[in-house]
Amino acid sequence: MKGRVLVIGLGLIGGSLALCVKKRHPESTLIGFDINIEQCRLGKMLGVIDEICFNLEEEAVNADVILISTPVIETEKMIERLCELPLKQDVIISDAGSTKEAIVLKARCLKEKNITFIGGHPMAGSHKSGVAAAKEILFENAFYLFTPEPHIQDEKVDLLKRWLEGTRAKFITISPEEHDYLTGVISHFPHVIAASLVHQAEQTSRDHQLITRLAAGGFRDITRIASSSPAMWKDISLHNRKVLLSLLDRWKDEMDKFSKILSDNNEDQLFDYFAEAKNFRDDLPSKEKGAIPAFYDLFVDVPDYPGVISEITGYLAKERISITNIRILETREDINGVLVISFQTETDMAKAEECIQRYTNYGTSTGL
Ligand SMILES: NC(=O)c1ccc[n+]([C@@H]2O[C@H](COP(=O)([O-])OP(=O)(O)OC[C@H]3O[C@@H](n4cnc5c(N)ncnc54)[C@H](O)[C@@H]3O)[C@@H](O)[C@H]2O)c1
Ligand SMILES: O=C(O)C(=O)C[C@]1(C(=O)O)C=C[C@@H](O)C=C1
Repeated sequence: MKGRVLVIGLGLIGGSLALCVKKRHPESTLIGFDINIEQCRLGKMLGVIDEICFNLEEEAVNADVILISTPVIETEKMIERLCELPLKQDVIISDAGSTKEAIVLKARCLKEKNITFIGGHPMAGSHKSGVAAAKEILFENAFYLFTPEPHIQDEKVDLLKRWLEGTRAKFITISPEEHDYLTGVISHFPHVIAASLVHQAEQTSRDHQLITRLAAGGFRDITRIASSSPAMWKDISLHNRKVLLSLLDRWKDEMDKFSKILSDNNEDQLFDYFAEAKNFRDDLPSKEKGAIPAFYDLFVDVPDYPGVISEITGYLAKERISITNIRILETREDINGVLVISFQTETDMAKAEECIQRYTNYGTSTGL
């Protein structure tokens, strides 16, 4: 399809959506707008967008599709700004925000002007931010939730889906209220818990420095998402405040229940507690059926000495294994650091782990 597609907020999600639209509709023109112009410059350099938008007001009125992928409170402000503009009558506006009720409510100003707004939420992502992390396969097999208001014609929703076909996501329509409740349970609340576990570990680390070295395996798995963008999660928490507060109450009850079983030394109930959770968790749709992880991270425990990164990358280069990113999680004198190496595919990550184990005695673990 031809048309001018304006992406507002050119970060991980906006950039990934731009890549998906361009792949499926090469004749379209992708234009990026971001308050951080560096994101647009980077996006242009990486081929994520065709053009940089320097003046939102001028560009928006020429757009055929507008995809807003800023943090959700910024999205509300953006909708207000768009409401003031003489937009094309047939423009389709959507967003990618993790919450829907407040955004859909805000977009009523567009309804009054007969402009189509369809709330959207691609249910896949990562703890990484920024356009440099954008990937065309990010949403493949993931659910993409739409929350059109009743007055929106089916043809408009179908048209938006055609624009977004390149995501290869599974499209589902749901009400904004149900959206916020369900994502509260399976996405927003787990992020609060992950952050709280990290806080607990950080507090303990003040008196027990060993803790950062011991925080491996399970702790890493359950707290990966605590590395996500604070700006994004601040906004999500405020938008889904009511749901989060009620989930916090339920969580406290759940912890009280566990506390009682434990203080009673009730072996059977302790076993059942973990067994029931395991059964439900094991029955969740497998990774193959759900979203493909966008990044494959290998964690390598390395001693903190100069040259250790080039040593490791040297081994990988020797075996022709390509990496997409590398960073050190924490280093302190005399304490191991953790090197995080990202790969495009699971196969590359497995090869790299095998390679590092062969050449070194450094501990490794994967983010899967
Ligand atoms: N990260 C995820 O896993 C994920 C998944 C699905 C949906 N989302 C939602 O997608 C949206 C974007 O998240 P992200 O992960 O891409 O974040 P990101 O930090 O990678 O990108 C957000 C971008 O928006 C820009 N921005 C902020 N305020 C702006 C404004 N007023 N005008 C223009 N640009 C502005 C920032 O500079 C940044 O480049 C959020 O609403 C988030 O809730 C995130
Ligand atoms: O994989 C991650 O890092 C994510 O947190 C992605 C995740 C999620 O909670 O599943 C985060 C927020 C989005 O709204 C959708 C997806």
